[in-house]
Amino acid sequence: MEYVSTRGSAPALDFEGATLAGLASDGGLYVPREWPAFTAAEIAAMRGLPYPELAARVMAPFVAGSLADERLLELTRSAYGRFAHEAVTPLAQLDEQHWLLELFHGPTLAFKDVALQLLGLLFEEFLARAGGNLTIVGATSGDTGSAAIDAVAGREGVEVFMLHPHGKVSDVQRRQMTTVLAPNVHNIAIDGSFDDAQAMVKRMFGDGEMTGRFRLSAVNSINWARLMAQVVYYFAAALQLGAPERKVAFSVPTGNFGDIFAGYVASRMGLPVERLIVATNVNDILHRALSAGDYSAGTVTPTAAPSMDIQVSSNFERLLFDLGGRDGPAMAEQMRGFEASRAMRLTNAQREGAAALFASARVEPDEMTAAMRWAHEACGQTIDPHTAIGLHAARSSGIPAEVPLVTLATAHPAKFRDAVERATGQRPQLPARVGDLFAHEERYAELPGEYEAVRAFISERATPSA
Ligand SMILES: Cc1ncc(COP(=O)(O)O)c(C=O)c1O
Ligand SMILES: N[C@@H](CCOP(=O)(O)O)C(=O)O
Repeated sequence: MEYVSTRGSAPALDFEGATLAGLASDGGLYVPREWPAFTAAEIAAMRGLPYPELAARVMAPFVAGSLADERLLELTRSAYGRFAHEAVTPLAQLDEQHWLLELFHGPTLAFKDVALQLLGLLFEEFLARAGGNLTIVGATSGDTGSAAIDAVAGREGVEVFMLHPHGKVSDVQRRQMTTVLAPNVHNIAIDGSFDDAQAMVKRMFGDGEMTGRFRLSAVNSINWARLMAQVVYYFAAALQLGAPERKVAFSVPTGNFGDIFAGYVASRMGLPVERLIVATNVNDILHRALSAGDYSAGTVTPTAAPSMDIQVSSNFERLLFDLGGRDGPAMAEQMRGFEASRAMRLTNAQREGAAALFASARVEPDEMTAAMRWAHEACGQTIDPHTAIGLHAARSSGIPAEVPLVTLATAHPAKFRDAVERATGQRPQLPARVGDLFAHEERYAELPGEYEAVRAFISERATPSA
């Protein structure tokens, strides 16, 4: 499989190259040159497979040429062996139509583990072939950080520099990152928002002096391998609910557009998806883009669903590229306009293409709270604020009752104990597997939200690539 940049001028790479590169050198994002597709019979044959086997089956076309099928299966078995539920991503039924897809049974209690446990192993595999060191630079609004740190802490040849917005993640999220004292882990709290952190990360990939000295890579969903692993649980859920004979709809609490883009990929691969609902909080750029064609970034408003406090959704570029006829130079031009003015209009082709599969909703704080309360009181399920945003959007979507509607439960409620307690009156307990976060020392640097400061911090500490 070959990967091309959404902006058309970076060299095409194989899976190994795209994974190690993270971001394309022209500032674009790597996508497969074409979407592999399964027939209905091939999808039906996946029913009942254990998760690691399903994962290897779904991902095989994406890694072709870089990993043999047997090796991929060894890696998925190892990655998902650390999950606390045998099904890895089990479904829980709420009522006749609504289901939760529980994505928080990994080591750090959010959906990020599903991809990052695998990505850590892929880095190790490919680095053993390529030699040298890898410098991972990432941005987190709370969950990617801890999942990435868990996946690479202590690994030989890999260092991680993780930027989070100071004071804008939950205390559990912060401690999950900052209590990891492995020497290859560097946490940086910056003055600013997740968007500021993400912009700095992207800028570093275009900084010739940094890329000349260090082999930079990404753990955010700008790295294709992240999304590839997330495609699998759409198959897992739909197969349990009757696919390929029956269509399934998904509601996805959305920020950087990675998780829902994985659903789009699943549908391009032949999974019968009725609709993908993009559920945002008040940071609603994606809802405005999909409902009115207006992709314009405002300032980020902090909310009780902090992991979705994002205004610039990196993976939206992948969708626009695909829907706009895969025209790299045109995409580069559209993104240049956005980067200059922080605003752009979707083209008609992009709007119409998106409307065929996507719906969207902006969910207000009181609606989020009501959804947490409903799940708790009517269904006996404690859900986190992000999941509640997805659930509210699902329940108000108007999707016909005969279509199963799956809300992605993206985080464990204990990561956001205060918000959950306010809504339900009950304080969720952290599962024993995360240990006593509050008994451990924290280590992190505080830096101003300035590229030069972050760049200097990293270049003083990172190990050059050769
Ligand atoms: C708990 C949680 N829910 C939802 C999201 C949004 O996912 P995405 O950024 O892939 O749209 C995130 C962050 O990515 C998250 O951490
Ligand atoms: N919500 C994320 C931020 C976006 O991350 P991505 O790695 O999925 O691009 C977080 O919790 O860090």
